[in-house]
Amino acid sequence: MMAQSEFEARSQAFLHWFKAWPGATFHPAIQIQDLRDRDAGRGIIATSDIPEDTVLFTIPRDAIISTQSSDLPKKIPSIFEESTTGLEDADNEADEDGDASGAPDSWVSLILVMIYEYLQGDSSRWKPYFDILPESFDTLMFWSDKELQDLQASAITAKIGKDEADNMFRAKVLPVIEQHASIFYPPGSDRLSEDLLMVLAHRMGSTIMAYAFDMENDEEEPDEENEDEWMEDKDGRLLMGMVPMADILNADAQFNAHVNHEDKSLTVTSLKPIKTGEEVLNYYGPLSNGELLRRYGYVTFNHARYDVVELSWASVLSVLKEQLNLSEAAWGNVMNEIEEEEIEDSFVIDRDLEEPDSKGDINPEYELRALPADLEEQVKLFLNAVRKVARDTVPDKRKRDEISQFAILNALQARLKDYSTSEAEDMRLVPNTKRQHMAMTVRIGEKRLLAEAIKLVRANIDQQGGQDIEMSEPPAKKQRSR
Ligand SMILES: C[S@@+](CC[C@H](N)C(=O)[O-])C[C@H]1O[C@@H](n2cnc3c(N)ncnc32)[C@H](O)[C@@H]1O
Repeated sequence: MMAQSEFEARSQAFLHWFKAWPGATFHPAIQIQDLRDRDAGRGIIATSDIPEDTVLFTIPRDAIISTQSSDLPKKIPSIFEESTTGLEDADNEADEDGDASGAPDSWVSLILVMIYEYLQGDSSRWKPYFDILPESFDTLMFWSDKELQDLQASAITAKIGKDEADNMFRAKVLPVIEQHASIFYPPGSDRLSEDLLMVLAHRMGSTIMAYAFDMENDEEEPDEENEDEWMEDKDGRLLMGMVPMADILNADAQFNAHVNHEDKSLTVTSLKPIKTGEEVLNYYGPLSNGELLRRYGYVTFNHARYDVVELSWASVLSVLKEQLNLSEAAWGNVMNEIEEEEIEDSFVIDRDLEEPDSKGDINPEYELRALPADLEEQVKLFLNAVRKVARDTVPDKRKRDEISQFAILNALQARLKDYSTSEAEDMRLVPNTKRQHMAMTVRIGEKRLLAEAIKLVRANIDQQGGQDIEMSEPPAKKQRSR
């Protein structure tokens, strides 16, 4: 870990550099602080009470690193222009998931720009900013297989995309650097080996994932519908930018500050009074702890409310098969009744909570209130098909709903068993490392959500008991029409 004196010196040099940008402001009641004792890197703390709606700092747009501000696109315009680049992707959209596998060009462009500016060293306009950007990450991309095992059955492990990122860097980043080496490397500097370039591409990719902002378009009068419209370059690529100072703010699901995109600058304002000693916090969105860990490398207590669990249709089918106990032939006939395009492969269970209010506050109460409607629909659709093949198995609506709820219950219980420890066992374990602790937070949150789902289905089953509603004629025609 960097010595505190060096860490502080870099923060001060950065602050000094930041304030020197024409148009930059920095409120005297805030300070950049070393929060490494609570594993939060740098952050911004109030040094005296701040009222609501105070502009905490202003970032002139010129200070933002993007394809618009960096010299790289001016030096090799062909790479950044449509049709000659080979960089553009069929799916020319900013990748909200930050999933490098889709490799949209706004990502590749910003990675190239970041690598270029980084390699310029002292002659980059952003050198003091690079000096405070991270060199290592706790995002899942950098976890060993053994560390990932602590996430147990979390679906987040399937979303890391390391191989896709490697392939994307090899296909779209390294060749550009190689072909334009005299531009990327300042005179007299050493060329990096392929391995080191890959490390650098990962570092910049991960920095962008955890730090960059999607730039909003406020240059023209926003009409009502497109108030939050993203900014695009002349070729229609969405613009992402590295926004110094705005990205020193840490974030949580309960927050107190907001970044506003204005014409010539971005401002950060307080959403409510902030007391002396409190941290100024931004908001990254309603992300589960698994997703927070994947993109940003941390978890928080407040984000557990947004946890998600995926339930596969295959698992529901497998419990249905056992429950219904049809002959193989009948089962085959049922499967033939189902049109594959109508089938969802997996269902996302989440609490579907309201967004935080305009002051960044969240309702402390949260509990799963409903199962995914599409899951219940699909089980019903399936059971209607069963009724066609084996009417006795699903004689009426009451029975159909009962089978449906038991199938969902069994599938949820099986899903819980995919995790190698129970929540109670987890609670007795003492993590040895920060990563173990974060992995435990993710898997415990998911197990709690599954437990809530199970409780909900049990309540449904209890409620159904005693109902006796005749099932209407098989709505197969209606269901299958498109
Ligand atoms: C935009 S940066 C914020 C500044 C960062 N702390 C730094 O020192 O550069 C995002 C990163 O900050 C950290 N971070 C943000 N919010 C956090 C929080 N509530 N607790 C711990 N770490 C946090 C994570 O490492 C995340 O990837």
